[in-house]
Amino acid sequence: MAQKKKTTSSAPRKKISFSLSKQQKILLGSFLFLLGLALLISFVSYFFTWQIDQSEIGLLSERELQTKNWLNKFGANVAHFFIYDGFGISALIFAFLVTLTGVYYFFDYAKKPLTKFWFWGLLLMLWIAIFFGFFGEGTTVFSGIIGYEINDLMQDYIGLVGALLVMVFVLIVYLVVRLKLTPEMAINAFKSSKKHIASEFISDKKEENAAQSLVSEEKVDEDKVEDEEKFIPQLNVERKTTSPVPPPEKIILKSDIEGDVEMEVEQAAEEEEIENISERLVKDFGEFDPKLELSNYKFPSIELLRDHTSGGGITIDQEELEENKNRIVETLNNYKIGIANIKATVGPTVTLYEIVPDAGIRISKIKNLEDDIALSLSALGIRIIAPIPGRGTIGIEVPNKNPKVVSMRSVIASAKFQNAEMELPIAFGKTISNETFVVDLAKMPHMLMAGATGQGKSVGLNAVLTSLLYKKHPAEVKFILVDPKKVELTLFNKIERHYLAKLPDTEEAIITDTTKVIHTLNSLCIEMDTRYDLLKDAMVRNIKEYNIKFKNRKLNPNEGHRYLPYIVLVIDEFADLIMTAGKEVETPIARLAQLARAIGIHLIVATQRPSVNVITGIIKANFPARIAFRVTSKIDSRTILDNSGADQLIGRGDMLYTQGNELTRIQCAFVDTPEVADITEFIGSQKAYPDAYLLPEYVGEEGGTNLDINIEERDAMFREAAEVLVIAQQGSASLLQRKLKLGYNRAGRIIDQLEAAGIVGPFEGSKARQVLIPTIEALNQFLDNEINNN
Ligand SMILES: Nc1ncnc2c1ncn2[C@@H]1O[C@H](COP(=O)(O)OP(=O)(O)OP(=O)(O)O)[C@@H](O)[C@H]1O
Repeated sequence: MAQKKKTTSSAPRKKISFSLSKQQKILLGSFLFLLGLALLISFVSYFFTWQIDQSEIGLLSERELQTKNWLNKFGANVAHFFIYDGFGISALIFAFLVTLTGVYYFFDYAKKPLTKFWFWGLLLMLWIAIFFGFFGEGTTVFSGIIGYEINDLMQDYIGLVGALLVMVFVLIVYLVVRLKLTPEMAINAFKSSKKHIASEFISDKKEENAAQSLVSEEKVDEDKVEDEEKFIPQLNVERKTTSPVPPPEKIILKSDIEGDVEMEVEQAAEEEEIENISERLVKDFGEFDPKLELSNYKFPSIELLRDHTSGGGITIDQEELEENKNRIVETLNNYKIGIANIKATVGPTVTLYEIVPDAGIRISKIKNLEDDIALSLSALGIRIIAPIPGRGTIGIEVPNKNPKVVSMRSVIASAKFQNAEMELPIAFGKTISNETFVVDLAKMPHMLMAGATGQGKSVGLNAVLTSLLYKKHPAEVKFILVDPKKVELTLFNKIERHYLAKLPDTEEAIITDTTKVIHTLNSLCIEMDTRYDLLKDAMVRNIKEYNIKFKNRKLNPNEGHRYLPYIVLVIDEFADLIMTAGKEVETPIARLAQLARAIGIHLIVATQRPSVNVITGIIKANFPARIAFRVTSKIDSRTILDNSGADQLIGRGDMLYTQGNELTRIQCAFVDTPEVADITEFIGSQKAYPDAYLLPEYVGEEGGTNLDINIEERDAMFREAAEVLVIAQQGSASLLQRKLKLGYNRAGRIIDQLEAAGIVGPFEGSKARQVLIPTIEALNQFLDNEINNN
């Protein structure tokens, strides 16, 4: 395909451009060079000889006639034509341009700059001619007849002052457009020239002194070194130093080594440092503060959360501990397993008994006795960890008779969470050793959550969202909530304009129907691509670096840069979606999961049914962090954790977490619906953004294009847009948005029109559309044909 494009693109160019062979170019180059040189010589000599030769002008046919011009009759006549009859002294520019063109052809340099040279050269030539016409008081040899006449004409129409003003204006155009001069540069140049003169004066003095001392020293040593001098070469060393002495300064040093070696040290002028724009902006306005718009935003207070641990913290029931210990020892003894040591750690829901078996006991033997031990302890949810990684002991987790609820309040208030320096800290609950378990969602970077119904998934999701609400400002994180069950996440509607993201033109931010989920996922893919483009432009690797750069005002918002909040997509019932939409949901989710980590889009996907047709290989591979609440079978446990264990949990927020190999048992923090209602109410009652965070618009296939879009109804930027896409060979609306500074809707509309015109191909999911026209030439032809046919 690419090759095909190449051939078609080069074909039409061949037709129009005439190309010279290398030899022809050398010949043409040398001819022009010599011609230019001849012109220069004749022009220069004309100024010395024109008065003498004046009477011989035009008498070319008379062979004997001699003129004084260095190129004789030819020179005198050509110079007369260009200088006297033409442009006066500025005809030298013409000769110079011819010479330069010769050089370009001779060495076969790229010809593009030549056009510029000629354009500006001729303009300058004309200007100088008029200038001399104005000031030269009729001396036609300086202004030429053209300069004289134009000046005369101007004065007749706009008067002396008018002519002067026109000349000044043209001069300004030349200086600003051609020489890119700005008023600041002129002022700086003036200042530095003043400095230069002052330092020149000082250095002259220094040099004088140095020279004087050198002379006197030399005189003393003169006799001594006279003979040796002949054999020692004079040393002239130029050294660039970076000492902050402004203009070049020469110091002549006398060397100590034998002989008289002179060294001249040249100190380079310190380059003037211009303050970086971003530094200046930061100095003037401070760092960009994304929270500024809601600067009075108040985080919810801890008082909104309740303490569910009615009986206070964890109580240790000595009797229960002793009883369990005896039973474990007994059971193991029945199987002839001796125990050297046993230790208990009491957690909120389970107690961990760590056993060190007698020497020579095989670990697998204990592992196989899991069910027997469970039976003898007459308890559900025994989990044997053999061995506990990194400890060299065997762990038996036994549920407590009176499990304690871990309140969200206690984990949010914990120092570990409060002091967490994480991008997206989540306090899940407490581990078996009663430590608050805090992880960074940004590092996970996506999370899969499974558990049979009623085991605590929804509470777990609320815990995640609550953690983020307690730590992150509305400017820093946005949620996309997908809730096919329609009841679980409705409370978060209240914080729509603070924390939620949604598709443009949709009423509700919380997504409950499948089509909208598909649109949102594809829209997120577009957002992801746009963010990657922004990161690429900013030359950073991830969202954190990008936002730091943006805060330091190193990225220009006029070029599409903006502060990027993290986006957390929460899907409450994934099985439901996969069943109804299948690949349409799976593909964008897999794409996001694969790519979105660096640009701050994180997915949390929860499901009741962790079967392989729901959690497919591709999804699983991209969700390294997994959470399992209690599931009904070992197979489900393996599907979600790649390990058994989740089937032996006791429910009510008892969960296993893994982000690699190790499983951590956690009691999920409990946050009740009224608490969530209070928090969202508190946030929702504060000043909000005008709207939810708007995701890029996604035009689904069915919402597709009207292929009969009228040519007259096309957008004014249609042609430009077509050119942008054809050059980039990429049919993306976000490209148009960036290059032509369009809004998303308009860019989308233009894309539709381009599709209708047959310039770009149909929509291809989250991939950019194909561009069907390979080159600009082909595009022009295509559009011209279209106009002719109408
Ligand atoms: N961390 C927890 N601590 C204490 N109790 C909990 C915890 N999590 C859940 N529960 C109890 O379990 C009940 C069900 O929890 P939840 O609604 O989260 O289940 P679920 O897995 O989302 O169920 P479903 O899939 O049917 O929505 C809660 O009402 C609560 O009483």
